[in-house]
Amino acid sequence: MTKLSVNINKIATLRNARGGDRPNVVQVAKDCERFGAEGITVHPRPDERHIRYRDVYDLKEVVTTEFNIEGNPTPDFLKLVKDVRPAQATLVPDAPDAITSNAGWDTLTHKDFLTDVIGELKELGIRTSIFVDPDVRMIEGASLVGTDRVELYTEAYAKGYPTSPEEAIRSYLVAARRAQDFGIGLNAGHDLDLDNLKYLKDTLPGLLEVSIGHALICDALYFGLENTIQLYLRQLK
Ligand SMILES: CC(=O)[C@@H](O)[C@H](O)COP(=O)(O)O
Ligand SMILES: NCC(=O)COP(=O)(O)O
Repeated sequence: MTKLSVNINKIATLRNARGGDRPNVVQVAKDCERFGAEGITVHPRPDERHIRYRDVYDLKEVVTTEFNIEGNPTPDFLKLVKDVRPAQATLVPDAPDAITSNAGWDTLTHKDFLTDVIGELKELGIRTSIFVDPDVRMIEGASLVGTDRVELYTEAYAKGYPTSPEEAIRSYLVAARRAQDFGIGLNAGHDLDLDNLKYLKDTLPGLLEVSIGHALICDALYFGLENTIQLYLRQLK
């Protein structure tokens, strides 16, 4: 079964556009869960331009499904994660000025750093995942740092899917099989949507979880949040 974790960053972006507290991020997280989401994902960035650190503490009090915190493991981020102790921390090597995440880890170059951070988080009972491109060398590197899971960065898949799904998924399939060889759990995310999700889910072996934000929140403008979550869940059946 592939779990749907809803990324609510864009809800915070909308709130922050006006100041104030509309929409209320905590209420939206609770509603996502009520509507069927199997996890809530947030990706706080150092400038707090969408999810703020305060939100993460508040969310911890209400999230009853799997809470997944993504981000670059800076000292501030690590303090937050260690305080909140989510079910899962997804480490992403995003630059502070990046509009959104735009690359996976070089797990070979950053082997020692990742090993240390992952060890610290796992000691606290936090499951770890690291964001990687669909590159077998990076999966092999991931097997050396002790991570529980990898999250395959699916932007390239999403871009290539409309032209040739088979071509677009090729490297992901190889990476997924390699992760399975090592016993590393498989997550995926970035630019997944109602068109490209089912093929990914049906093709990748052992896909445990997808985290989806941007497209899902955009779809919710047309279909409503409850219907939209149901539509995404249907793609994962
Ligand atoms: C890690 C990742 O794939 C990102 O997609 C991210 O979590 C989305 O964040 P934004 O909503 O800030 O673009
Ligand atoms: N980890 C990916 C994520 O949380 C959401 O990415 P996107 O759907 O906003 O591109």
